[in-house]
Amino acid sequence: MDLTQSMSSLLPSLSRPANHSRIHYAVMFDVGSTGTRIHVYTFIQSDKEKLPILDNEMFQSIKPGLSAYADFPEMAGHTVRMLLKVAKRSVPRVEWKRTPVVLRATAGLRLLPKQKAHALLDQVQSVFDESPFLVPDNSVSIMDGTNEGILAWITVNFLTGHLQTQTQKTVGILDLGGGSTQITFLPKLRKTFESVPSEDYVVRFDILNSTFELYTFSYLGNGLMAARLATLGALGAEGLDWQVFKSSCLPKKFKDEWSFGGLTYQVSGDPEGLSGYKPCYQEVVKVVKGVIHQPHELQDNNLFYAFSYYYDRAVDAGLIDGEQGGRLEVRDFKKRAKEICNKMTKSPPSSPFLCLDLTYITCLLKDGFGFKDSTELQLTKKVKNVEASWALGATLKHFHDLKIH
Ligand SMILES: Nc1ccn([C@@H]2O[C@H](COP(=O)(O)OP(=O)(O)O)[C@@H](O)[C@H]2O)c(=O)n1
Repeated sequence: MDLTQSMSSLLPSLSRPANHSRIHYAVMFDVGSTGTRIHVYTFIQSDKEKLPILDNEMFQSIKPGLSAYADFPEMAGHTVRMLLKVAKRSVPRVEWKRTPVVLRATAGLRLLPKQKAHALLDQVQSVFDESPFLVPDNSVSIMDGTNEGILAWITVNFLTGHLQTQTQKTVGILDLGGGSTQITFLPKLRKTFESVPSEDYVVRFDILNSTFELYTFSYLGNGLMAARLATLGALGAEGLDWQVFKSSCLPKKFKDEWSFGGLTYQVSGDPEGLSGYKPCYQEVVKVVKGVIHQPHELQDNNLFYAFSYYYDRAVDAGLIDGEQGGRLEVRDFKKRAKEICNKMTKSPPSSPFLCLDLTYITCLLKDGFGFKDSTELQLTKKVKNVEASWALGATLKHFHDLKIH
């Protein structure tokens, strides 16, 4: 198992907050397709009518995700028990019994057969029930994709300060997970709502005294790892023992095993066939075309914060700094994808999948969502030292019962 940890403080830690304000803690687990993460938040609430101030986030993650243990559910309990130690270290003992622990699973568990997913969640529930923390009703569940997009939007707009003003000026979010991908933004034009394929793309929610009507969608199967599988033609395939899945997006001489969601696949380049950006694009476009809806308005109206694998791959490709993040144009992904794919036989990239991943990201942004080459994206891992993820939004929702409808 891989383990990473970080501690961040937004404000100098307040051991004695100002009069009438109260410190409270919350623990949120993110069970993703590629890893399990714990976020321990410290909030200061001075005014019930306002959103709390986030004082601090403690974050730790473990790989692989719980879906890798689909046939060994007790490992799910073990993973969560290990991560709960972080909560015990971060929350003062006297606060344990009023500190809620909540776990939400995303695409990894959505993609598993129901029975296997529930066996994993049952194990987690037992670990929670034995823990000294407050276990609210519905503390362990699979979150639906719509909430995933909305809650990440809440996180980023809370951290950038947009939710605390009443201006309705906000930023959009693009989240590329392993199993699913989300887009969420606040449209300015009615036409954007009128031209959605179904009601599922429009969500209204109330927060304090504001109501937001958002365009949002989560595409299950269009996360980066699921897209690799689909490109290789390995999605739902039988005969994994003997089949080798080939792609022109992989270096010609490359051959290896690759695991995702508890299954292992043999994958390789195509030694006799083509390789490079163009044939690769033709393969990945099939994963996107006719699947992703293009919102009526995207162009230049909204600044989008892009995170998760958008960020990780931009770092791997040398497009942004691993600590700072930065602004990129959509065309920067395309340019780098071409460079890496077209020379991968002579100079293999750091990861054999880098050509496929960058080509998919380019294709998703352009042919999928319909962004222009010149659209700028804010590549972000953390905002003010806090993870850009749906987890903070989900925690705020827990305390404030934000109405999402
Ligand atoms: N707090 C987090 C959560 C996920 N991630 C990144 O998100 C990507 C995968 O997300 P995931 O495993 O949750 O995927 P889904 O199950 O949501 O599709 C990886 O690049 C993770 O490193 C992150 O950077 N920070």
